[in-house]
Amino acid sequence: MVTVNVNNVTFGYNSTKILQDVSVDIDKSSFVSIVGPNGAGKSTLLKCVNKILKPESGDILVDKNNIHKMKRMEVARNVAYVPQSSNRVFPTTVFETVMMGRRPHLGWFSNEADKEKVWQVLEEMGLNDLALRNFDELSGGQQQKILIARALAQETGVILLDEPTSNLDIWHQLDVMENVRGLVKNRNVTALMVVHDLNMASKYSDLILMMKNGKIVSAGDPVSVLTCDNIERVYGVEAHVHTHAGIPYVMPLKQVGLAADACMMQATDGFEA
Ligand SMILES: Nc1ncnc2c1ncn2[C@@H]1O[C@H](COP(=O)(O)OP(=O)(O)OP(=O)(O)O)[C@@H](O)[C@H]1O
Repeated sequence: MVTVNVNNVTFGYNSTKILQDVSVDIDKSSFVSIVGPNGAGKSTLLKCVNKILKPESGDILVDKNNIHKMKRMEVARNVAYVPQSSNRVFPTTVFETVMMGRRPHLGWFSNEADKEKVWQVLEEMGLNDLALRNFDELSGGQQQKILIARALAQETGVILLDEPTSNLDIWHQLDVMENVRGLVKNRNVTALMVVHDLNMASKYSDLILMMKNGKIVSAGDPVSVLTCDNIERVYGVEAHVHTHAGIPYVMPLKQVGLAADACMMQATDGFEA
């Protein structure tokens, strides 16, 4: 069942078009990675799906409802958003920051069930020990996990994550990816994640959208999208792609056009040409 429809969306900040006639249908309970070079329009697409930005033309439907006809709080009950980085300082504790995720469901005040939900999410994310610390005193990686926890506390059917692992060490990157996969598989959440690490996208995604210059240039499962041709065409990078147990692994070799001796030959050991 399709849960998010992006229909012919075009968006520009001024006369420059950032998204050009983008269309995609996303199935419920799927893990979708959006990949592509810097400036391709990945974050802009997420912001349109969350109604932070309004497309010039085209529609975005969540569970068949046009989000641009929904009130802000209604959008927030259906779609949670983890921004690329928090420029905002939250002059409050971690617990209160995560409680902000409950706001679309609250009356005037939080009740015991909301508090329990926040503790449950903090526990799941391994953040209980930080609950009473001030958000703005924490490391970039800790703050990133707290913003993810805030989105989980929102209990939406769709969650948008903009490079949620960019500040995290490898252990925490895997932890976040496993958490998101758990939401998708166990709670039927649909996750759209902007991610630069093609191998993380490969390992976890049901669907990969590869973007360039404001368009989706390839969409499909990891095997069909993460091909040498696509990587060269979209990133300008020559790569080996080695498939193991049905999962493609990408080994970037060199920028196309560099001298052959710049190629990192040793990096190719064990990878098929
Ligand atoms: N507020 C803004 N005003 C004007 N142009 C913007 C604004 N935000 C983004 N852009 C431009 O829109 C284009 C797409 O930006 P976007 O952030 O969507 O790219 P991205 O694919 O997410 O890139 P990255 O991987 O670097 O995060 C870029 O050329 C960027 O400079």
